[in-house]
Amino acid sequence: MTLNEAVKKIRPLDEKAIEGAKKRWDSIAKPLHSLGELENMLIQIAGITGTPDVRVEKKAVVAMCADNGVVEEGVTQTGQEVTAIVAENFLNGATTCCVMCRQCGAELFPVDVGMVVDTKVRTDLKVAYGTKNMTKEPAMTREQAIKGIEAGIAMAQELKEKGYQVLATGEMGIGNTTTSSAVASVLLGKPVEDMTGRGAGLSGEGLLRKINAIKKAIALNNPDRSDAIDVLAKVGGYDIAGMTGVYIGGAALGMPVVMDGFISCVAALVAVKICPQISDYIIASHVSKEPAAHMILKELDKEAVIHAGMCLGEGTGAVTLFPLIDLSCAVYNSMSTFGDINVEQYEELK
Ligand SMILES: O=C(O)c1ccc[n+]([C@@H]2O[C@H](COP(=O)([O-])O)[C@@H](O)[C@H]2O)c1
Ligand SMILES: Cc1cc2nc[nH]c2cc1C
Repeated sequence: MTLNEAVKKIRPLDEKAIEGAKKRWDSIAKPLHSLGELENMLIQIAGITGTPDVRVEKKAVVAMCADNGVVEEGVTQTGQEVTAIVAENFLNGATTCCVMCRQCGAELFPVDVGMVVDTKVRTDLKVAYGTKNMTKEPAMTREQAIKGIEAGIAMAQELKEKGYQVLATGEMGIGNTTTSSAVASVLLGKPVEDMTGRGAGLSGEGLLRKINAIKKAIALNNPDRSDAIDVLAKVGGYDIAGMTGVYIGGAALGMPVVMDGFISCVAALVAVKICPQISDYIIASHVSKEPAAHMILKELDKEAVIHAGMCLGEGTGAVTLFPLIDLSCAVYNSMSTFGDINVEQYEELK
């Protein structure tokens, strides 16, 4: 499915299913709306899947792995080689996100969408061997950005065919908080200083270098704020492009997609700027410790359930939401109703 085909397929949520899910929650023998955002989450899933019969048994994380040319500017604590090491460890079950997935019965699918080396991770959707250094030239061409997005759409399609009912976006890419801050700064029209943090543990001096590199890249490439693909191509990365595609593909195929941390939220922002309706298909999980994370959630008008100061990436925050989805489904599907316990149903307070 091409990007244009996917965007054309996106439909508004099913209002009848939403009403049915609200009715079901209100019939359950507990104080009205007392499970807060957990209730809203299942109502949203009902609207996405088109049925109040909410079952979320098969869950997958797509981990988009890519390298970022801007790492040459000394904007990261660790070297670029860590991207490939962690990416291969996804296959060995040896990353944080793998452990979390095993614990809660989810599957992790790593994809090499743009690493500088080939590893055992699948390369069939790879667009290039890393982006260019955006402080010297555009990170990628517009065609490459679209190819990256279409890699994510292909993953959503593949996982839908395998029977997965919910997707989460994860990533691995040294330097991707630099590109994410650059994209967010342009799309939100906010100062680079406010949008930039320490990523995977940068020193104070490194943070200054990072801010300067982002400013230089934006000044040189002059991305068009009103064209999210232009911004992604000039100062983004293949990992962000791939995750953008997972959101677009998920929405086109009627699947909920759970956002993870900072990089994953920036990819969601790009997707929503391409097609605002996609927002209805996105579920927020947590607020990353990166300083700009809450601003992006605000722009997306999303309420995160988890406030744990996490900033690991890989999809770990999104996977942390999975057991909460299971708990919500268990109550929603198996709790007794007011009718069952012979108590009159509450009237909604007006
Ligand atoms: O998800 C987050 O909020 C998050 C915040 C900071 C760092 N990370 C992870 O750390 C890596 C990027 O950090 P950096 O400093 O190399 O740009 C990348 O592999 C991400 O998965 C992730
Ligand atoms: C070891 C390591 C693991 C990671 N996982 C996501 N980002 C990461 C960054 C580092 C450095």
